[in-house]
Amino acid sequence: MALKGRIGFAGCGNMGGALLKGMLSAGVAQAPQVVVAEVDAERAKQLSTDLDVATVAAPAELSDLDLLILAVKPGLVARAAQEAAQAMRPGSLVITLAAGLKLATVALALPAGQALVRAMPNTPALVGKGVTAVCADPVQDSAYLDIAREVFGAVGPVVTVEEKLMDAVTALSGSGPAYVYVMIEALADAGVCQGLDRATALTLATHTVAGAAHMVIKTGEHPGVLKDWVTSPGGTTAAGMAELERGGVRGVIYQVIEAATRRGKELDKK
Ligand SMILES: NC(=O)c1ccc[n+]([C@@H]2O[C@H](COP(=O)([O-])OP(=O)(O)OC[C@H]3O[C@@H](n4cnc5c(N)ncnc54)[C@H](O)[C@@H]3O)[C@@H](O)[C@H]2O)c1
Ligand code: PRO
Repeated sequence: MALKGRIGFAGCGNMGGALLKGMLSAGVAQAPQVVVAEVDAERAKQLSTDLDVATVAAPAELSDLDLLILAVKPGLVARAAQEAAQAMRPGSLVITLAAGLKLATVALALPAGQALVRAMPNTPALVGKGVTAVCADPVQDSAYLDIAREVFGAVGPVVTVEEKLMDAVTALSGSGPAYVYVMIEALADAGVCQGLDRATALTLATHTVAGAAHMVIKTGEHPGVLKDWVTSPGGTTAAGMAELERGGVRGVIYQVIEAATRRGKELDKK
């Protein structure tokens, strides 16, 4: 479904850019509806050339918005929200993508009563393979959460969570692509170590990760069951699995998600 009205972005870097490109590719938004406030002139020029969207230098220059997506770094959100507040039409919606920042914190920078949704997408939105969690104050009209689901639904599945779980979401799926890229890189490096050429190793590593994820999605089987399908008794996978367990990979992943969740909570206090 296509969104109606004018859509503004305050900041459009890695995440804002991935989301905007994903939205345009999916047809949920059309370029003439979009105006981007981007302080980096080079980046703004690129967006306008590549995507044909209007750009301005600062959120204060935005006007007549039905939807504003706050996509600056968390420390800059309050200022950008204050600047852009004058641009919001009656009945409009603001969506914040900032890691850590609570709805109540962002609301302080907006006029009383401004509809607000907090979302945590991830960068695979760029290729229509994102996943997003959204939350809103339960007393707010649920129609606004529906609009947010429509925005992010254009670039992948959307889940709705209670706000207290948003830092865990950020740690898992917001930051998660970075952990997976490290894993792909490590698999490829390890293949090179065993004599494969780099290009072949990277192709094998990338498609193994993508294929395994597709198997979980398409078969609906638990990953543990799919792991057992690969693991022959006394075979190569069992030998590799023994090293994974000796290296404590599962425990490390728990620690990674715990640290990232903790960091999200710290960001709201800065
Ligand atoms: N990168 C991710 O994977 C990811 C995922 C989910 C959520 N987020 C959240 O998205 C937000 C943006 O993160 P990012 O990684 O895209 O950062 P980024 O630095 O890549 O992009 C931010 C952009 O905002 C611009 N900017 C800064 N101040 C501005 C201002 N006053 N007016 C207009 N533009 C301004 C910058 O030039 C930059 O292009 C953060 O709050 C982050 O927590 C990021
Ligand atoms: N990137 C942002 C960060 O690292 C938020 C999730 C992914 O803080």
